[in-house]
Amino acid sequence: MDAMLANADLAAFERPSQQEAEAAVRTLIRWAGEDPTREGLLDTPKRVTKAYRELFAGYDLAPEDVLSRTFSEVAGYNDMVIVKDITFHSHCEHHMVPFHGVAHIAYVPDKGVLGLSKMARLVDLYARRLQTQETMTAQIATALDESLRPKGVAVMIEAEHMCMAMRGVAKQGTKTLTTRFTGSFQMSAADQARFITLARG
Ligand SMILES: Nc1nc2c(ncn2[C@@H]2O[C@H](COP(=O)(O)OP(=O)(O)OP(=O)(O)O)[C@@H](O)[C@H]2O)c(=O)[nH]1
Ligand SMILES: [Zn+2]
Repeated sequence: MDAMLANADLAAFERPSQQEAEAAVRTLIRWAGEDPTREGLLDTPKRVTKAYRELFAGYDLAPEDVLSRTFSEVAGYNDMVIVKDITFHSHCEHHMVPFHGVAHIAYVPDKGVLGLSKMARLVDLYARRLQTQETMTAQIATALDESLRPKGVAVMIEAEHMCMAMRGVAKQGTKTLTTRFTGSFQMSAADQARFITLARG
C-alpha cells in the first residue's frame, strides 16, 4: 500500500475521546490484575494516553510534511548518499510491544538532494505507528522514491523485537534484517553490496 493510501485509510475512522481512551487503559489495568483506583495508578491512564500520543505521533504526519524541501545545488554530486544507524523505536502491530533498532537509508540523487535530518524524520514518521518491520522498510523506500524521484533508493532495517524477547519464544538478542531496493539499486547487485558494506561497516 502506498503512503497516500495509508493516510486516506487512517482518516476513515473517528478517534475515541480522551475519556474513552483513559477508560480503556483502566480496563487493561484491571485485566492485568491490578486496582486502577490505587493511588499509584490514579494518573496512569492520563500518562499512558499522553505517552501514546508521542509513541504513535506518526499517524498525524504524512511523508510530504517531511520530504517536500529539496536542494539542487550540489556541484554535480551524483553518487549515493547514505545516512546510517538511524535509531528508532516502534511497536509491532501483532502484540503492540516495542521493537527497536537502526535504519540505514541510501539514495542516488537525480534532480536534488534532501536535508539529511529528513531521512531520520521519515524513519520516525513510520516507526511511530503500529508496524511490521517489512511494512516499515517498504514504506520508507516508497515515500523517498515518490517524493524525491531519485535514481534509486535502498533501505535496510536491523531490529530486535521485544515480543520475541520478553514473551513467547523468549529469545534475547535476535536481530531481524529487512531490505528494500528500488531503481538503480534494484538493478545492480554491486550497488546493493556497496550499500550493505557501507551501512554495516
Ligand atoms: N513478519 C513479521 N512478524 C512479526 C513482526 N513483529 C512480530 N512478528 C511476529 O508476528 C507473529 C504473530 O504470530 P501469532 O502466532 O499470530 O501470535 P503469537 O501466538 O503471539 O506468536 P508467538 O510470538 O510465536 O507466541 C509472531 O511470530 C511474531 O514474532 C514483524 O515486524 N514482522
Ligand atoms: Zn510482536
